[in-house]
Amino acid sequence: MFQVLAADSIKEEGLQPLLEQPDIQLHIGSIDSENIDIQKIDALLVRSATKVTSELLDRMPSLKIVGRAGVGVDNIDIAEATKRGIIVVNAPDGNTISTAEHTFAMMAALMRNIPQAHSTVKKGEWKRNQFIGNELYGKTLGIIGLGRIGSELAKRARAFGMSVKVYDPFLTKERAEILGVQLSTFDEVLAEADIITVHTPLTKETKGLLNERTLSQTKKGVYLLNCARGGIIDEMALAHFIENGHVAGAALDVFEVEPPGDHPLLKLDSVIVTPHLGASTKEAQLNVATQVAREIRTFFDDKPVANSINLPAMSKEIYEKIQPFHQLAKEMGKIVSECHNKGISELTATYSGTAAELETSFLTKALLAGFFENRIDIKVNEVNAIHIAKERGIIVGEKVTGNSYGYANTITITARGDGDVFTARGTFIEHYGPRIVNLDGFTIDFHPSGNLLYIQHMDRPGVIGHVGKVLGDHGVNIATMQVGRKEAGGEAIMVLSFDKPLSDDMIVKLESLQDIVAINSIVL
Ligand SMILES: NC(=O)c1ccc[n+]([C@@H]2O[C@H](COP(=O)([O-])OP(=O)(O)OC[C@H]3O[C@@H](n4cnc5c(N)ncnc54)[C@H](O)[C@@H]3O)[C@@H](O)[C@H]2O)c1
Ligand SMILES: O=C(O)CC[C@@H](O)C(=O)O
Repeated sequence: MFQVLAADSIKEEGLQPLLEQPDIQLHIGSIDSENIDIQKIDALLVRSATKVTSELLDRMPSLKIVGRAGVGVDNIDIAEATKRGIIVVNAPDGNTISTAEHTFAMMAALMRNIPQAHSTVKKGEWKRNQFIGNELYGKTLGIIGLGRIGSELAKRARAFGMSVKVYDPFLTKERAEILGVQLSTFDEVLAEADIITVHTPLTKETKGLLNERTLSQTKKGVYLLNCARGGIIDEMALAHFIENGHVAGAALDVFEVEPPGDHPLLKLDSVIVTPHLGASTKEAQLNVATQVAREIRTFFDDKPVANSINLPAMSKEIYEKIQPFHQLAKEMGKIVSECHNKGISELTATYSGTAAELETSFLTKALLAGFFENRIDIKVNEVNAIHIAKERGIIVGEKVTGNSYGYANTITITARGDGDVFTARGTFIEHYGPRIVNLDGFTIDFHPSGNLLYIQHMDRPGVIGHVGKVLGDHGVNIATMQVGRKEAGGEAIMVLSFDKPLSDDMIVKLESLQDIVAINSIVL
């Protein structure tokens, strides 16, 4: 039974995909709820209040997936989650419209002094001359970060007769043209906008993007908005520029520390504020809760999630195409690890044909997960596989080749270490399934599943018969047997499959036979 904890007052109606499921027990509460054993939680759903730090992850050893019901993941230590193989998913577009609308409402309210006027009327005053505002029509809106929210805001601003200048280093000219905005440099936005609004994530690059120096490049009388993340506009610099009259006013939905407490900006009349309400609509909360709940259900169904922060995202169509190769790569990783039971310093995956057209980095991670499965005792999956390889000094390489060795596709693994090289090649044949077609340079053909025995031997008369006899004498039935050799009388290999794993005793008996070089058991 999977244990799921939905914290931070996630909208319960949106948790439908996790309710009444025979394999899921859903807890609604917080990480500090006395009646919830967080050690047993497999999936954690949060908004922004719960800080998913490495200390919290230490307390949650069963955790496999964190779902953020919203966009920003700055409350989650992604690097720590990744190291531990924990998938982080978010709901990237469920609150886009709500946040764009909130930003627009804040901009209109700021330009018309609505909150200030409202509070005076409530106090019984009627000061019409004190609240002369500015029209939005004809003004230049500067948008920094034209992603989902920035784009929706741009559409609304244009509908109000504003001209829109945008700074976003990742935006193409074509997209800017489609949205009817002017792609500009950062300096142009600073110098020409009447109102500037930020819609970027909070990153090393965007922290303090608007600071003492850059604010001094803005027009005198500029208005500023931050409905993205506290810290993109330096709060102390903003307070200074409002106090000295350069900035006419600001609308803030977010703060560096929330709640902001006794903050200098809150003392300024021309600053209007909301308590991080951008995504707080019934619609957005239902959307984001439903999106992450669906992702958790998909994850428990062992299918790839669509909006992972630390794994490549995949559509259903791509997943269906990649799934057989994903399985093959993982099995091949295990086969290489078991057949070549030695220290490895380099692993290279080479893809050809239809396999090379897929998201090969995902296949390489699956291959590593398979490779490490029986080598280390921490859980390795596609999330942390690269990190674990790096930690263990294994160089991981990826290549694409035009040579498919006569197949429609191949995956070849080359493992190197201590002067030894071991290779394995597999293919996926439509309507037939996965096959291993080469092992350590020997041409062979077997289905990678079940209980396998990899026997290296000399190509001498009677060897195969002796192996069969020993197994037969002990009542062991051979399900399949494949042999491969490079030249008559030289080194050869056998791959046998059994209905049940072979006992260690049986393996010792086979190892003692003449002309047997080495035996490795592989359970797939
Ligand atoms: N107030 C709220 O309640 C609320 C709700 C939702 C989202 N948000 C926040 O709004 C922000 C934007 O969300 P979104 O969904 O539009 O994200 P998004 O990823 O769709 O857009 C972000 C944009 O910022 C651009 N960008 C990144 N670095 C930049 C830089 N250095 N300079 C200029 N542009 C840069 C990116 O190219 C991208 O186009 C996020 O920080 C998110 O957390 C806040
Ligand atoms: O959960 C919230 O209400 C805030 C969400 C918002 O900041 C986000 O990044 O999606």
